[in-house]
Amino acid sequence: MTWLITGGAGYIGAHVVRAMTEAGERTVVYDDLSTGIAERVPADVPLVRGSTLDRERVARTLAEHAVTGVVHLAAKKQIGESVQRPLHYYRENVEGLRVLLEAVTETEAASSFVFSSSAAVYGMPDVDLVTEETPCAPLSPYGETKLAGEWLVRATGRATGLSTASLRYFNVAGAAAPELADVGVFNLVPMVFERLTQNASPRIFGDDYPTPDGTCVRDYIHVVDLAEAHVAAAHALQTSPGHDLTLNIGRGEGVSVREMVDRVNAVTGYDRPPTVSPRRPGDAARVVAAADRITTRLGWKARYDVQDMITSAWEGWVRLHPEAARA
Ligand SMILES: O=c1ccn([C@@H]2O[C@H](COP(=O)(O)OP(=O)(O)O[C@H]3O[C@H](CO)[C@@H](O)[C@H](O)[C@H]3O)[C@@H](O)[C@H]2O)c(=O)[nH]1
Repeated sequence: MTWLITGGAGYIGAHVVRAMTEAGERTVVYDDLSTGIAERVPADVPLVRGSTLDRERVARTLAEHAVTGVVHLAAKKQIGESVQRPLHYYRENVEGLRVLLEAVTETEAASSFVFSSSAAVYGMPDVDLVTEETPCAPLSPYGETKLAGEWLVRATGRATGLSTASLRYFNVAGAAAPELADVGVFNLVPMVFERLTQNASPRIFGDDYPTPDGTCVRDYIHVVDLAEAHVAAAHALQTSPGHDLTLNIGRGEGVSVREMVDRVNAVTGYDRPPTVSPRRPGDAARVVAAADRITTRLGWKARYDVQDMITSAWEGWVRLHPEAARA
């Protein structure tokens, strides 16, 4: 098989390329490099610079590299920005996917399609553990585009025989190697790194939630585990065609914001107590996966814990900001 990895120069995509390669699969990266970084793509993996909105370029790439499967990660992923620019998000995430699926099905090249979805499809779930059957009620245009993407992928699979999987990522953190670390500062772990290294107190957005310590609870998943889940899904689609899978990718373990901040303080050695800011609009008190479906269906299970995530993310941060390291 040759797998087209769209968004393969991004933080998660580069980890998927690495995991697929380690599993012996051939990969081709397709990325517009708007946020992706070319250096993340290994020298022996072809990198095609292009948008998934460019049907001709997608079709040519599928043919030239004899692509037989697709893992589609290329997307815009900032929730706040999606509220400001919904048309942009719908164009990039929904129309980009539609054009890609059109090219894939018309050329009849690929038989398997893995779609990068998100726990954002659930919105504010009112359950202890979110199963794949928990009703979806996204709160942002970003979450809406992911849910619409799942519908598009499933409907196309049903109509054409394409085997499909939608993977709903929970909170992704960590890195396989410092040079693959997330360079964005949009999520809790890098935001705490930034505050600490600027000699500011980490911020906790709200400590009056109905949770054990009053702060929001999330399900953090190491990006290496997440990447391996893509390999497991890709293999399942390849070996038993006709699949139509929707799977949570989490560890099934809730960790509070306060616990995360304490752990980041311990790993970095900064030890600066957090301050409590007002709640951030749109945050759910608790979003934790029921993570057993993927184990049952694909035999995948997370191997890394929160400590591994923070330690590896910190190594990446120090590589980019050497002055951040404590003596
Ligand atoms: O400086 C900070 C940064 C974040 N938080 C809190 O930390 C938690 C996690 O926040 P964040 O890392 O921004 O993740 P989420 O808002 O849970 O959303 C992430 O996880 C979702 C899946 O669950 C994805 O869809 C989103 O793209 C991804 O940003 C939330 O309660 C935030 O309020 C703080 O208290 N202080």
